[in-house]
Order: sequence, then structure tokens, then C-alpha cells
Amino acid sequence: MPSLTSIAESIVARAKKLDAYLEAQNIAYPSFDDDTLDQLPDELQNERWALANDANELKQLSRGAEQNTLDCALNWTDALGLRVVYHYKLANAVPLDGTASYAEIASASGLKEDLCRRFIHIAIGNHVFTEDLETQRVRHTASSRRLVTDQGFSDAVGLEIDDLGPASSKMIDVWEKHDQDASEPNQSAFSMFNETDKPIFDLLASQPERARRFGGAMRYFIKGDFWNLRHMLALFDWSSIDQPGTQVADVGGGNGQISQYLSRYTAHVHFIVQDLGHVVSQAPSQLPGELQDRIEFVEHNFFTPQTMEPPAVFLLRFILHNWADKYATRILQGLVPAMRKGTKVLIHECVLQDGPVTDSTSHFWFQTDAIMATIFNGQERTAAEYERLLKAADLRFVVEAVRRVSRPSPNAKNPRPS
Ligand SMILES: C[S@@+](CC[C@H](N)C(=O)[O-])C[C@H]1O[C@@H](n2cnc3c(N)ncnc32)[C@H](O)[C@@H]1O
Repeated sequence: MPSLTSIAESIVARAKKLDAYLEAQNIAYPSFDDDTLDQLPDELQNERWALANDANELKQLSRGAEQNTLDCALNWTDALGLRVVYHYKLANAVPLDGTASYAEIASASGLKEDLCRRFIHIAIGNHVFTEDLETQRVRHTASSRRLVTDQGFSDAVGLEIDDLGPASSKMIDVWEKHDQDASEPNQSAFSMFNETDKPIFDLLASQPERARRFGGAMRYFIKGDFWNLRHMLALFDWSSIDQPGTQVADVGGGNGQISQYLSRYTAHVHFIVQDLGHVVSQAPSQLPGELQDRIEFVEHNFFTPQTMEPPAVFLLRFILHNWADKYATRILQGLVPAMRKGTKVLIHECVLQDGPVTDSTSHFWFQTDAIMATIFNGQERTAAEYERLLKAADLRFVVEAVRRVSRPSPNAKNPRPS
């Protein structure tokens, strides 16, 4: 382990680089009121996340083993503070550029004044709101203000804090009930918490506001660079199959947005987007006219054997992580009847790193593993786990390559080259 001083020196070196850029561009230093680091160029965004990781490591070392573990154990109190803020829309009760008294916040939100004060004070510990010392009036920080001004951000916070976090409290009960072998999507912690035997999307289908929030949160998350579709171009040489007559099956391809993107970077490939009936019946109407003859939508349940002529490529993007091994294996087995020697299966997923991961950037993917477990009984996997899955489906699958995009923070907003 490096000395505290050397970690601190790394922090100083990184901070100097960021400060130098801000100064040269006449941009204010970041504050809790104004998150100016969002304005950093692509090449400095990675420096920013590295600074955060170093700072986090130094913080954890200086807090020490006990306090650091207790910090983790006490996370629920901060989550509760944020949940109260979210639930009662306390951020909306404070003017964007002014202040509000606790009485005014109480009257606008419907939450009793003393509860407003207590839980806003908890949130202030995470720089969600601040309070003027003399007047005791509440003022926004960048975080609380964004809850008001950015619906997607608010949806993302709400989904985690109001829906998924509480549902995760049932994870161990699910394991106990199913001999630690829970694989059914309708027996997830989410389903148990919501006292239903429906899987998440069936339940949300009858709850429009929750479904809207889920969709809003997903759209917010995939604005991050990790999900930028241009990575699809770097991960596979599409020109190698771009000949007349070539077909690509986009399995679970939704409304065809991936195929649409790829069709703009190929001249000849014909894309067959497969999904459930209710999805493919809506999708063609959203297709731009010039792509009508490049992209076809076909109803296909991926748990059933493929009946199409063997395509050059089966593309599975963010499909397998929604499913436990039992089902992921079946999805892969379903491809086999339409495979010939040389047929490619492109699995585009987050691939967990092997071994211990402590930096907060990579740790995010282990957090998504917890999310997959909670809502679907699904999971994120390492490369070795994907290989095991493929071999369990059919011993003839051969892993040719595992390609990773450079590892920007999943929440980084600015696109950067892969
Ligand atoms: C997480 S989304 C991924 C969509 C797309 N591949 C992407 O990367 O944006 C999962 C997709 O699988 C589809 N799906 C779920 N169950 C399915 C099934 N049994 N057969 C075919 N598609 C299914 C869903 O409708 C949805 O479009």
C-alpha cells in the first residue's frame, strides 16, 4: 500500500491538472452549488474520475477499518434522508435561486415542519441542500437543484431510492425461500417486496407512473458514455460481414435502435430485429423510411429455437444479464439450430472484472449486479462466467475474444473515444 502522502500527492497532481484547465478556460472551480467539472473535455474526464477514486481511497484509509465499515452499514440513513426528500418533493418547495423557511417547505410539501427540518438536515450531510446559518432558510445545492430541473435525474434517484432499494430488503428472504437458487423472474426480491407473483414489467404495466419513472431512469442512465452505441463499432469489424445477402439477427432488439445505428455504418447488412409480439408490432412505424428495406421486425420468443436461416451474426445486447444462468443458457441454446460453423454470437454486456475491485468506477458494475439480482434474479458476469454459460449451452461455442471499451465512469456524460 502506498503511503498516505503518496496517495495525497497523486490527488494533488490530478487536482492541479483539472484546476489548470478550469483556470485557462475561465471556468469557476467546482463547488457544491455549481458542478463545473461537467464542463471538462473528454480527455480530462478520466482524470476527474481517477481523482475521485484516489480521494475515496484516502478517505477510507483515514477513516479506518471500523469507521469505514460502519459508514457502509449506516448508508441506509443517508438513503432514508434522500428518500424523504424525493418522496415529499422537498426540492420543489425551495425556489431555484432563493431560499425557503422550513415552515414554507412544510406548507408546500405537506410534510410536517419538524420532519422537514430533521430530514433535510440529514440530506445536507450529503450536500443535498444547504442552510443559511443566520436565517436558517434552506437553499439549493447543485444536487437538490438538479432534482427539480432534470426529470431524468429525479427519476433515476426515485427508482433507486423508492423502488429498488426497499425491494432489495427481501433478497435474503428470497434466497431462504428458494434454497439460495432463485432464478425465476417472478420470484425476485422486487416481486416479493411488492407482494406479487408477477415479474417486474408485468407489474409495472398496471402502474403507469412507476413504469414512466422506470423508463425515465433508464433513459437517464443510458445517456452515460458507456452505453454510447459507437462502442458497437469498435467492438466488432462490421465491414468484415458487410456484403449483399448478409443477415444479422438482433435478438431482443426492442424497437430496433441498435440495428438502426448499425445500418448507418454498413451498406448491405440486413437486420432482423427479434422481440416479443407487443414490441415488434409497434416498432416498424418508428423506423425512418430510408431504413425500411434494411431492417425487418420479427416476433420471436428467445426461449424457443431459432427457425430463421443462419445469419452471419446473432447480436445479444443487454439481454443475458436480465436472466439467471438457467434462462441465459436456454437463450443461447435457442440460437444453435440456426448456427453453422463460423456463425458469430456477439454478446454485448458489462463484463465484470475478475478479482477484487475497490475503485468506485468499477465498483458501479458490482452495484448493477445487485440491481439485476434484486429485480430479475439476473446477474452481471465475468468473462469466465460468460464462457461457462456458453459451454453449458453447447460445447461447440468457442469464445474468440473478449473486448472491452476503455473504462470511463458509467455516469460520465461527455463522450470520449473508446
Ligand atoms: C434490456 S432490453 C435490451 C434491448 C436492446 N437489445 C438494447 O440493447 O437496447 C431487453 C429486451 O428483451 C426483450 N425480451 C424480453 N423477453 C423476451 C423474450 N422472451 N423473447 C424475445 N425478447 C424478449 C424485451 O422486450 C427487451 O426489448
